[in-house]
Amino acid sequence: MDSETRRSDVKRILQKATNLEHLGRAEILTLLRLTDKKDLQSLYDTACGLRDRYFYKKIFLYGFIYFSTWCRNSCTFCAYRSANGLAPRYRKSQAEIHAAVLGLLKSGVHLVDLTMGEDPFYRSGQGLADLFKLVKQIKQETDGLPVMISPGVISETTIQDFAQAGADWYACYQETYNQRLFAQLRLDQSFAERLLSKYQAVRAGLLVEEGLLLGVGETQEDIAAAIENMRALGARQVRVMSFVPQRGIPLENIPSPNRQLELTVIAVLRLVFPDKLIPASLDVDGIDGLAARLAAGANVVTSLIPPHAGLAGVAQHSKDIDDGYRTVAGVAEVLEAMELKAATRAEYREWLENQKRADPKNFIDGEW
Ligand SMILES: C[S@@+](CC[C@H](N)C(=O)[O-])C[C@H]1O[C@@H](n2cnc3c(N)ncnc32)[C@H](O)[C@@H]1O
Ligand SMILES: C[C@H](CCN)[C@@H](N)C(=O)O
Ligand code: SF4
Repeated sequence: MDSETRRSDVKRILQKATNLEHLGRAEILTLLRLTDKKDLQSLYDTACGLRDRYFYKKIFLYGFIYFSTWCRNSCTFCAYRSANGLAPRYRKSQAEIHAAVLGLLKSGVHLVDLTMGEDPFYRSGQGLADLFKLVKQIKQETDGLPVMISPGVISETTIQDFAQAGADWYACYQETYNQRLFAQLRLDQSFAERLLSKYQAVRAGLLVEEGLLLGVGETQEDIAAAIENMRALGARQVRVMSFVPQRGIPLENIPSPNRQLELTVIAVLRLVFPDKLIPASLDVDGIDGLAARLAAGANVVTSLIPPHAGLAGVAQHSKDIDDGYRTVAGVAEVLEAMELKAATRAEYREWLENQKRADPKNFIDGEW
């Protein structure tokens, strides 16, 4: 296709997105394949235009507490895989988690994301019961601070109990919808079970975050397929992260992918999900990576981690944490320079409540 024809096709697709028309697989693929700088800039401008139409340049800020880095699984891309003796292992107590939540609340976050490895201690018995109690306590003590849980795959009963305790979100990233690739990444884990847990979370009244991992062997067709699956799932937050190699893992020598792809995927996600939440995670490139992700259409800064609390990131265990760049104050300068603003807590709550009310469960027809 000559450049003239390609440019007019891109223009047609971007206009369709601006009109909030449905983009099909072929159109998503055309956008994912863009390499021309001018085309990419038009894509980002369209994405930011859509974001600002729904969110008026307001950005949401998520605190992140990785409270246990013990895990029973062996994901090939993850530092915290059970066999990795080099991983920074810790298990925070209820009191430590509680203190970190209050500190994040005070700093001005809109939500706190409680994340763990699939740590047997916290997956059943007293440990799990304490988690339910903690979520309840957080909601009571903070006048209902929104809470996301990222516990990995849990049973439907446990999902319901977290919803009962007051959790608002369930995050569980499929990484890829290519089942062969999934099996190579999430060793001995069930693709269906991981996907089903998200549908069960919707059924329990939780909002769901879905996520893709880039640079681990996926194709552009895989990414397009995943985006269509996210639509079917009714995810209200959709993310993409570039793989960051970790010491002691099977993928240790796989280079981190060029960030162009992550930025393009963020922008395409915005065109497909104009009114949903799309993270600019600090967990891939720290504060230096924030502006580009926001300029691609993201509207949530995630992985804000309290300094000097002994808390790690997922992909970047320590980058920019203790020097305070992964804090509300630490990102303020970037937002200001881009004429973006942190939303108020009330604005985030309003968005959240609207999404919950708008959840017609029609994303799930019939039984699974
Ligand atoms: C949120 S953390 C832990 C939560 C829970 N154990 C789980 O696996 O869902 C898991 C996610 O972090 C991301 N992740 C893990 N290791 C990564 C790495 N090295 N680079 C980029 N993203 C990574 C993956 O998308 C993965 O689904
Ligand atoms: C991957 C983490 C989120 C888990 N729900 C966090 N480090 C982030 O990037 O938002
Ligand atoms: S991604 Fe989650 S389940 Fe997989 S090894 Fe890491 S912490 Fe465990």
